[in-house]
Amino acid sequence: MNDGVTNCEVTHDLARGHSSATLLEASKLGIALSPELRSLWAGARLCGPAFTVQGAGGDNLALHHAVLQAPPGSVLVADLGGARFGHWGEVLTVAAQHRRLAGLLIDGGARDAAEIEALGFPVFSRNDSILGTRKDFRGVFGRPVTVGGITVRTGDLVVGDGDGVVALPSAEADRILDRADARVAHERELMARVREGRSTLELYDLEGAGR
Ligand SMILES: O=C([O-])CC(=O)C(=O)O
Ligand SMILES: [Mg+2]
Repeated sequence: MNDGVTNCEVTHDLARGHSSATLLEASKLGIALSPELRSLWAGARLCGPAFTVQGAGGDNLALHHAVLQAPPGSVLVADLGGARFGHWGEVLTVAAQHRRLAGLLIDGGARDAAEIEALGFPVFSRNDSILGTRKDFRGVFGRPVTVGGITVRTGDLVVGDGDGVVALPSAEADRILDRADARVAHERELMARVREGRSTLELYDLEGAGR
C-alpha cells in the first residue's frame, strides 16, 4: 500500500533546512525567481533536485507524463508560459505522491489549493485558476527551462518557502550551503548581541554609512 505517502516522510532536507532568503544571500548569485511565484498554500516548503518540464500554456499533458518520467525525490520544474489555467490539481498531486516526487514549481497556474494543502504536497505557482486544460502536447523533459525569469536545469537544487523560491545551480550547491551554514552561525551571534542591547548599526558597522 502506498496510500498515505506524503512529503512528511522526507526526513533529509537537501538544503540543510536553510531558508530561501539565507540561500540567496549566501550565494551572491542571481538565483531568486520572480516573487510572483508563490506557494499555493501557506507554510509549504519545497526542496529537492529539479526535473525540468517544458509544457505549453493551457495544456497539461506534459505534466501527466512528467509525473511518470521524474525520479523519486525530484521537484517538477515546469514552464507553462505563465498561463492562467489549472494545469495541476488534486489528481496529479496524488499521482506525484505515489511516485514520491518532492513537489512542483510551475510557471503557470494550478488549482485545488485546499485539497493539495490537505495532502501536504508543496506546489509553487505563478497563479491559480479553475480553468481546465487541453491534453495535446506531450512535453520536453530534462532540457533547461525558464521559470520565474530564471533558467533552471535538471539537477539544480530548488528551495521554496514563504519568502520565495531559489534555484541553486548544481555545481554551486555545496559551496552555497557551506556559506549558508556560516551565515546562520554568524547571525545567531549577532542576534545574541542585539538581545544584550547592542544596535544593528554598530554590529553591521553602519554608523557612518549613508548620507
Ligand atoms: O485536468 C487535469 O489534468 C489536472 C487536474 O484537474 C487534477 O490533477 O486534478
Ligand atoms: Mg482535477
